[in-house]
Amino acid sequence: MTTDDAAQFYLCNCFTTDNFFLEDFSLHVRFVSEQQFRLDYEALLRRLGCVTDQQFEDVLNKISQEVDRRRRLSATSAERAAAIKDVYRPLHPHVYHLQESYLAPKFKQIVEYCRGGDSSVEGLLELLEEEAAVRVYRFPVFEKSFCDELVEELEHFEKSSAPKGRPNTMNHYGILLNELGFDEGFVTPLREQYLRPLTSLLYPDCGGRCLDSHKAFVVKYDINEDLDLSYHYDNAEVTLNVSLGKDFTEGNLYFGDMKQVPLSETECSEVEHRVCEGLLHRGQHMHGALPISSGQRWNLIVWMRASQERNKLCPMCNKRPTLVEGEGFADGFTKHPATQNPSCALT
Ligand SMILES: O=C(O)CCC(=O)C(=O)O
Ligand SMILES: [Fe+2]
Repeated sequence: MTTDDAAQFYLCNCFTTDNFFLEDFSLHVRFVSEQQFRLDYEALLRRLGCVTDQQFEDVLNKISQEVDRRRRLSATSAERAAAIKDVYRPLHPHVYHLQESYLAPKFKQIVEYCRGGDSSVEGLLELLEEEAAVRVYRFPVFEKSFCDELVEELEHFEKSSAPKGRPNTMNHYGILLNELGFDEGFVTPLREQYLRPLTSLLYPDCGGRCLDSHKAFVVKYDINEDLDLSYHYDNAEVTLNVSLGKDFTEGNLYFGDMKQVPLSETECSEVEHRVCEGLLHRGQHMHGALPISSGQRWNLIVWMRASQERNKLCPMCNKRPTLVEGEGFADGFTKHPATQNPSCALT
């Protein structure tokens, strides 16, 4: 048992008003009322090609559907998880339980170093490759045989009749790993025992010492489906993104600046992502994925959250969060006062 199991997690109320992604216009919008929406976006949308009344009506309908989906999400997600447990028979049941043998030797060495009493960020940086972009670190995470089995398992799930929840409005073909039962035996131990020692040294300023929940999912790009992912920031303090395969060309990631920096002042850098390797980055560091030009690309994404950080400021609306009950880890907010866990305090 860990202390994390005892906490109750919440969503911020902005989940039903903010960050609606209009894919036709590559635009994130806020919607509180039609009047506010017209005032804030009508002119901009017109410039982006949304010119007829019908087009505007379509945008409003899409947002309204998304609001409904989000309002019902906790309930539908719990229903899906129960249905999956009932009807789905895993192909590789062992991949749901993290084992040391799945991990790349180099990763184990890095983690071992971080766990040691006299570890330092300087010592860790000597073990890691040069930064792929500012504070973006790349290192092997899994063995190839594990990546192959995990993708086989997820393909088996995709082909099954079990209901599927998609990770967010930007990805159409991903899989939510909590609904499939990966949290307890796989993602939570990966975060607590392996990733937190690393993030404690690399991102103490972004909650890296007190990551206490996560949202984990897999994204899939295919030449006939989604090809790329628009520029965005994550609903996370720190993100791990592991390339699982399969075979694909292009599809590199690109990183810009932190979300507070205007796009006009940002220079993006492209980062190659190799199969079995992970990229660790700050959740608020803007990034996207370039289109693949052939094949299929699968990535494991772990959005890690530090309640102590986000309780002060919701990263999605930049305000103090208004808490709403949710399922499981919800969006990682808690009711604990920020001083509850002294080990997370910056010294
Ligand atoms: O496709 C990728 O590698 C990036 C995915 C991502 O950034 C996300 O889902 O938040
Ligand atoms: Fe992302």
